[in-house]
Amino acid sequence: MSGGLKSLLKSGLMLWVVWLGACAYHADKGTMYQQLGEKQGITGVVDKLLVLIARDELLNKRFVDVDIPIFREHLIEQLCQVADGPCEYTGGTMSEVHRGLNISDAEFNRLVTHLREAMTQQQIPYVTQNRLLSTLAPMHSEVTYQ
Ligand code: HEM
Repeated sequence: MSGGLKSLLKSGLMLWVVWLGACAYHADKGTMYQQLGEKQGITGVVDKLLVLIARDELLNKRFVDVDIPIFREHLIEQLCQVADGPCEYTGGTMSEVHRGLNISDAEFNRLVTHLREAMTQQQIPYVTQNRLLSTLAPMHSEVTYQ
């Protein structure tokens, strides 16, 4: 291999190492609450999620009779609390709130897809998205088929 090509490959590799290092640094910085952009970031995610739900024919009929400002506030509190932020969730338990609704897996998965999309729109790093979603995953059994 020519010396020029070798050094080009070498500097390319160095760039990758620096880039990956920077990614790891940013992903690990702060608590999940901070990575979500604190209260303002979480509010942005929830507002974007509400727009996506409102446009979705599978989900929006569930919310026709729901008091949206209260739902919004409780969802903000809940996400803030599971991210270890300085909030207290004041809504009902997941099984209480979803009881009698018989929510399907398809609906649950759709909502999770929208939540991921809302976080992407809010420019939340992918690693943080996964972190938040993994704290919500165990709620699946309390939300569906109740
Ligand atoms: C991990 C998934 C979910 C989480 C974390 C979640 C969280 C919440 C929260 C925090 C509330 C407000 C509770 C309160 O005001 O006391 C709520 C209410 C509600 N959720 Fe969910 N939810 C999830 C999935 C779903 C799905 C998939 C549906 C249906 C498509 C759904 C439908 C509803 C409805 C209709 C209400 C209002 C109930 C009422 O006010 O009577 N949820 N949810």
